[in-house]
Amino acid sequence: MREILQENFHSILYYILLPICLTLIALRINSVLKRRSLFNKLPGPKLHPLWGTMKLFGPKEVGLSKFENYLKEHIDDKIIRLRIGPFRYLIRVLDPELAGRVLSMGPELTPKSPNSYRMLTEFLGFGLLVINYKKWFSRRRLLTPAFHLGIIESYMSTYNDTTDVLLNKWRSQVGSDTAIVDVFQDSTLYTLDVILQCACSYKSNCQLDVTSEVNEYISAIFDSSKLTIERISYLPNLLPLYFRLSPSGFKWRKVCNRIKQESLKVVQARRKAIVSGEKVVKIRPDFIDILLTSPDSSGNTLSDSDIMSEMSTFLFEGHDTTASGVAWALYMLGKHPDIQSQCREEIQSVLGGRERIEWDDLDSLKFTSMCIKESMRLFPPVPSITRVVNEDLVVDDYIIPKGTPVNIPIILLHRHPKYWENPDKYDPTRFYSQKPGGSNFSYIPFSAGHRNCIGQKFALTEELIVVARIIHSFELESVPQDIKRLSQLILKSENKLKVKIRTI
Ligand code: HEM
Repeated sequence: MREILQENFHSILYYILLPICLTLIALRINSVLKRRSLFNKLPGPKLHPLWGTMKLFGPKEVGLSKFENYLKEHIDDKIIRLRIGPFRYLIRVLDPELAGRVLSMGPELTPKSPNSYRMLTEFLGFGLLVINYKKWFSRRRLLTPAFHLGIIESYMSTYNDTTDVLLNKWRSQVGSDTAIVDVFQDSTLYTLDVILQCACSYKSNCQLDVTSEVNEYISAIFDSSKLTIERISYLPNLLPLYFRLSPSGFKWRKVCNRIKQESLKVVQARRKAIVSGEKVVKIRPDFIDILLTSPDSSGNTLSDSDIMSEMSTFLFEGHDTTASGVAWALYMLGKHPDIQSQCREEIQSVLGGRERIEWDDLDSLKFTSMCIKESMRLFPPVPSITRVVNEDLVVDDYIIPKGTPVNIPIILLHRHPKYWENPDKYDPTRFYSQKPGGSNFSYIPFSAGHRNCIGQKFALTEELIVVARIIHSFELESVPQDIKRLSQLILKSENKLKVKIRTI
């Protein structure tokens, strides 16, 4: 039998395996063509055979404005079909209710899109932001207590002390006259200072010492955001080997290592302190305590690499996003002196003669909160998010096939002319409404559904304190310029956001 098999090996291969292989290839081609024809039925612009729609709507102001004009012309469309390069289709949701539907589907039905989030894993590791399914469930449960209101309340003195550092820095720059500050840079230093203290009780002095190591970390975060966009918006960079060997790939690895090093340093220092019994000066249990000591649902504590990933996620998500929120809020208030004065009146009446903001003051700073919300509408710190639908999604007459990445462009939904009157106008009074933008999902700076932002309350409190105290101490006047948004991982400005400050 063995001999017969050996003798006829080539014939067996030819008559049995070859047809099987050809059938499999034909089935694959058929499924690709079927998917293609489904995608081609969806509304969307004409596709370039090679680039798809890559060159149509870029991340800079020109591309964003083009998309906003597209929205005006296709005001009733709920989706748009895009294609990145020759094969990768992407659906962008243009309707808030549909965005809500996608975000409210079970997290197992809408995991994070691997293509969009893979790059994040290279510098953040597998933390809460990127993990999926069961791992996400148990991790979210484990980390939620770190964001309870009682814990946020215990950070009030840190928010206030760190704001004092910023205010004193600006006071010394102003002297008896005025000074011009780049609010993006100073907000970033402030939020990093806060998160390092709250996450690991680490006093970095980064606001004052611009040569500190922490500032290298900030530039690494800045570069990572820039390189991520470079990597997804230039076709050859989509080929992993090409990117690896390119100068940008080299820089990318350097930046990823720098970011990981920062969290490793922090975790190792705390482990060392625990082992040696050294007393760490802490105001409260910080995030790292919770990570080191809390068991997951199976009773195990997190491994070092999991802890590092969570630390990287907290440090990254916890400072760059909030910095963007603070910077745009200050810039918009500096552009609208009448609204700024109204805020100041509110703050003065709440604080009386006091400087520091207490927990019980927060609810009374209603108008100031509305100003912050409105600037996050126009300039959402996280401009877009992406999920993959794990089951066919029927939208009116269309089918979005299972496995398709679905992008939710928060930045476009926040200015959708069908839902927002005068969408480009800065008008905080919109937030008197219970449902601004007419839908529960027209305004989603912190996303919505199961995987919404865990740090929302932390961020809003931190933003409110620093913005209110700045307005209380300084008069702001934004240096006029054409605002050029830059939609990277975080929404930035292509040019510096300069504001003239004068002590009150
Ligand atoms: C103004 C500030 C902030 C904004 C606008 C913001 C926005 C968001 C958004 C839109 C998401 C969803 C991301 C996605 O689906 O891919 C998210 C998730 C997340 N955010 Fe924030 N964030 C802010 C501040 C913070 C802070 C201060 C922290 C932590 C200290 C934080 C930690 C996280 C984490 C861990 C996730 C993942 C949650 C999960 O998947 O369960 N964020 N954030």
